[in-house]
Amino acid sequence: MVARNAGGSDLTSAGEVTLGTPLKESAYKVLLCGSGELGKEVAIELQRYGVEVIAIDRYANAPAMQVAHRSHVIDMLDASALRSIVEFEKPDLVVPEIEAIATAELVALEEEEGYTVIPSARAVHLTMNREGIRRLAAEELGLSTSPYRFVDTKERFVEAITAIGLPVVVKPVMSSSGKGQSTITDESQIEAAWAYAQTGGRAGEGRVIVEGFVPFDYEITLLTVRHKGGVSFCAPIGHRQEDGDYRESWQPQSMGARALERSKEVAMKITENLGGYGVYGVELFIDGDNVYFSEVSPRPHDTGLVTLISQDMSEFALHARAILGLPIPAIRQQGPSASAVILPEGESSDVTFSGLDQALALPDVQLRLFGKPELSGRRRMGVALARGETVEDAKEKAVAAASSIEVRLVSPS
Ligand SMILES: Nc1ncnc2c1ncn2[C@@H]1O[C@H](COP(=O)(O)OP(=O)(O)OP(=O)(O)O)[C@@H](O)[C@H]1O
Ligand SMILES: NCC(=O)N[C@@H]1O[C@H](COP(=O)([O-])[O-])[C@@H](O)[C@H]1O
Ligand SMILES: [Mg+2]
Repeated sequence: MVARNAGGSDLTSAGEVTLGTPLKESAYKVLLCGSGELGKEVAIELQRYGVEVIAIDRYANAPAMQVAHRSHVIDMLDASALRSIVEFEKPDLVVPEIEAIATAELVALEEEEGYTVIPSARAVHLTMNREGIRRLAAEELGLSTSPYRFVDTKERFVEAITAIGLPVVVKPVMSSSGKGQSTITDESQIEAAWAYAQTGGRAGEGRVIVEGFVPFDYEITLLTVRHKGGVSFCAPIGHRQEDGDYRESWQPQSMGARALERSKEVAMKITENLGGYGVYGVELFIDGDNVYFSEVSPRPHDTGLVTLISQDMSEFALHARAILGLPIPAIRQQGPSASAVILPEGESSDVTFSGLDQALALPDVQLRLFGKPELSGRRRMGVALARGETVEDAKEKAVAAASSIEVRLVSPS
């Protein structure tokens, strides 16, 4: 019998790690719940340690499935389907990579059956729903946030907007990458914002958060790694969002000493409460020296794709090390770097990418094409990465590389 070294929530445990051989009796198995571009990089990093990776998602041939040992297509919001897969695969670790999962079932699997969910079932359950994490951060931990209200009906929605005052940001409680999100600056937009929040989320109609608009100077993601040896922070990542979805990110974001110190305090407070091992992406709005908590991902963050070029260990490599219980003695930032998304729009079940020669002609530029099998509407299909003399220079290179990629729709879906 092989000694297991599941991530667990005890940051001080000092057990030796033993890993097995994939597809053998000794295999150390990870079940990845969600198989997008972030999961693909996590899967690759786990494979480097000979971990057996099983990927699941709502559709076939998702990016991480293409590099996993095997995969299953299931509705991850269906509790019994999720339980069946976990019980069938019996993974050492269950690693969620998207919000839209039956997380209450993960809590039951962890509490009753002893499975280890990364970073912890409670963290995943609280963060999959904006209400859980917002109430914890603002009402229990006393962190500064935007003013907010949760509503279920159109009537309460209008009341909330009146109470908070325009402008407001509206989001379904379960959504990500800006899906179902809009900003209302004028009363005439109320109707459309409600309709979009009801149809645009990742889990259908339902509850909505109305947030007061925070007029921040800039926003950051503070990647916070909880691992066997303690807590490590990556250099702050700045980013630009459009329609609630990130377009460019860069590292390091220059910050005043006080704002950075406060950001670390906020990140420490929230991640300490959520516990477990792994990378957290703490999203913060910075206004002078004031730091507002926005939300936190209990997993690598999309804006952290920049770390594929900016650090010796990317956020995905750090996640793999942390969840396997391996040491992270130092994280080396390698200089001004940026990422820019490749975000085409259209309807097709087969797309091609050209312009790669031009994109990669400059030194210190890299590309990732995710291999998503379908384009429907606007979808992130790849990312350009660059290092430069300055952050501005890196950003320009990344944006230029991303815009030289031409996406052609081979066949309509
Ligand atoms: N209250 C707010 N005030 C000002 N800007 C906001 C507010 N809420 C959201 N935003 C803007 O919208 C962006 C996306 O919001 P948020 O992170 O909540 O959405 P999301 O769907 O969870 O996105 P992701 O999954 O990419 O993190 C923020 O990064 C910020 O730029
Ligand atoms: N902001 C969260 C985020 O970036 N999540 C990433 O996007 C994928 C879904 O993409 P899709 O909507 O194109 O299927 C998720 O699986 C995850 O990798
Ligand atoms: Mg966000």
